[in-house]
Amino acid sequence: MSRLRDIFAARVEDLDRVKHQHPLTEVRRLAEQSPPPRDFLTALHPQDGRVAIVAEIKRASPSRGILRADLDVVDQARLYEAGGAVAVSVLTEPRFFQGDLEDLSLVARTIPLPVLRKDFIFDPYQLYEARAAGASAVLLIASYLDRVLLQDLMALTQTLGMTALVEIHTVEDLEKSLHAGLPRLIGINNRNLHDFSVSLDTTITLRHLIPAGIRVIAESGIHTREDIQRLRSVGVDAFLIGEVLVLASNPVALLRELRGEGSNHGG
Ligand SMILES: O=C(O)c1ccccc1NCC(=O)[C@H](O)[C@H](O)COP(=O)(O)O
Repeated sequence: MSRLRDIFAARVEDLDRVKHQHPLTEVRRLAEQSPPPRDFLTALHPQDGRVAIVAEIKRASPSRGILRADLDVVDQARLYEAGGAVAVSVLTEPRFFQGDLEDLSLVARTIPLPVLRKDFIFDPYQLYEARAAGASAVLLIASYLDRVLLQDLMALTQTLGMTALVEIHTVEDLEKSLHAGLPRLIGINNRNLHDFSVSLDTTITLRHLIPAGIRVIAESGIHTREDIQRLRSVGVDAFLIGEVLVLASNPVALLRELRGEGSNHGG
């Protein structure tokens, strides 16, 4: 079984338990009572021309193990905002990333930026949960979902006023995504979720195959200003960055450096 399947299998077990504790009707009511989501897509095009970085909060990852077990998500979110991130991504998967939906809820209540629920989503219930917790966007991983399920989840995400970040890693994922509806936002994950190898060439190869009008985020393995410049040169709109920010002693300074602020690299 691939590692991605292991993670989804664990998520199926977790969700069965949660559904017993909080039936769908309850979660749906909470979602419907929540304030309207912040506009994730608009945030990716900052009016001041800033480089758009979606800064990620994760305590651990399957590829790296524990990153920072003691991470204070509220402090980290404030640092990301101070460093000029346009949005924050919060891992809410508990077993492999040590995340929690409550982390997302805390972040959404603390800072004004839109928040992405980064998780392994396969059930409409998780979209209601995300909306109730204050998410503005959710991750949908094309390689795991069949076309019909992807289409249904994209449609419900939109109905709930959130943005679907449809994640691809291969040409087949892209074709599936385009046949599932018209995604407004595609994430190209540079990490192969089956063997965890990372290459920015994945974005370079796939970017030009994505039709005009769809915004594109490059995800994973982005460490330096040079990485960002390389990816910008092929037309990437925004950058999802986790590990280096979580491990940085000064995430504010690192974000500014990655964005080219104060340098003569331009925005
Ligand atoms: O990060 C992992 O090890 C991982 C393994 C399996 C599925 C997903 C995984 N990560 C989720 C992500 O996509 C990244 O956290 C995100 O793109 C940020 O990447 P990075 O900057 O390399 O932390």
